[in-house]
Amino acid sequence: MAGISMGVSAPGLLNLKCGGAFSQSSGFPGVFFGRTKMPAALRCMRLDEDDISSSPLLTFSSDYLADSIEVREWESGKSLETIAANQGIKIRRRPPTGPPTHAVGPFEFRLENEGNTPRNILEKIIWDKDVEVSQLKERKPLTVIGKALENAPPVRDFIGSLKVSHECTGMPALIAEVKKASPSRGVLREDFNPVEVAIAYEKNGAACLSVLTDEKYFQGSFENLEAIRNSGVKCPLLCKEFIIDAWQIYYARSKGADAILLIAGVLPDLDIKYMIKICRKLGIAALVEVHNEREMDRVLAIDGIKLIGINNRDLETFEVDISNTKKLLNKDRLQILSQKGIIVVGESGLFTPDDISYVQDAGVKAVLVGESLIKLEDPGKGIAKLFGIDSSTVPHSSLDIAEISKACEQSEAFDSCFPGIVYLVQCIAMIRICILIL
Ligand SMILES: O=P(O)(O)OC[C@@H](O)[C@@H](O)c1c[nH]c2ccccc12
Repeated sequence: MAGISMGVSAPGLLNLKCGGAFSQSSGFPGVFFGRTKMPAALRCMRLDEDDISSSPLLTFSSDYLADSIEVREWESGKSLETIAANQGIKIRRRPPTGPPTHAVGPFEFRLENEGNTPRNILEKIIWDKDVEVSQLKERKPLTVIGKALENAPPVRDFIGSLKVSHECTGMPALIAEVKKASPSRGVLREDFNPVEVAIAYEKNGAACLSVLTDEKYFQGSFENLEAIRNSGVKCPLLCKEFIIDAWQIYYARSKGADAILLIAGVLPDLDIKYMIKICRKLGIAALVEVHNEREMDRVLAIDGIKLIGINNRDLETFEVDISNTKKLLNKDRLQILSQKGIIVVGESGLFTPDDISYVQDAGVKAVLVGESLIKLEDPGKGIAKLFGIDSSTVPHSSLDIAEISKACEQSEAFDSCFPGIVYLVQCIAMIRICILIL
């Protein structure tokens, strides 16, 4: 089958493999804020099966691309910003009029205007991330990452771990966040040792961990992710990063991530679809984060999503309101979620057992918690308190979770055999009655 190999996209700029070389050429998935438009590029890149089968890179059949509404809109000349705006996305991926500083000879001028001033903190983070990723990519191109991918530790089942924990405890599974600081709250933990925190979380019942990797705003790092993965911690790891480029997904996996975050308020549908496919190819999970009803409905319409996070924090204003989870989980959406087998994660602003019960009643099967745990002197012990349970009943480490999971499987097997056993007993009884009558 002929296919198109999508190597890695620059933020908003896809690299298509052409004649064996990567060319950073078009504005395509991941792409909505690129300044160039090269629709024709899309259809000319075809690869032989041999070429694509050994590659860790994602390949699509050309039909997949051609069928997409966004691609057709794009080919018909609609501006990429317009497509994103039509999906309700307010974040501009790059300053439309370029960066505010302009070098003229040895002088640097700062010309601020509406087109180069971020409208909110999320937009600022995304613009900075755009610069950061393009520099990182130059230093570590995908050819280098490809080798690191081969040596990456095996993927752990992020969603499986959430399911097992939820099924066995009856409470929302915990994704505990290793988070030193945030732009809204400042430094949350002065004496921050990411590995110690991760071990404490795991020991005290976390099903999975989330590790912030953004340095500038959250004081996180990929070194932290790697160190936690190499420390003997067994919980699957979410790489908490602002992903705007497929390259970041490969990079996260090479550092040991078992799941990544995709923010629907930043990424148009086509990006999400494309990135989900990459995750599937790498065997990792994608937590797709939404904050409002529009984003939720967009994401529900995309196939292949298995994990949706409802963020109670508005990343544009930092306002936190846990009733957002309930608002987004109305009857109709809950029905779609259950039909599609999607797990919902309640994110941010969860501090008390009442908060946990509230989001659980709304329909979440997992929660993502940072601040309320990391601020405590003993973040591990904080877990039992947060869930309002006796710490001795908390399953310890994912080893215990694995044991519980086995027990669950056995009891499930019994449950499914039970109707058969009842039927058999009834049949025997009927036969005995018949014999007696005769
Ligand atoms: O610290 P809190 O309020 O418990 O929140 C954790 C987590 O939900 C939050 O860190 C988060 C949710 N989505 C994000 C996206 C980027 C950065 C951070 C986040």
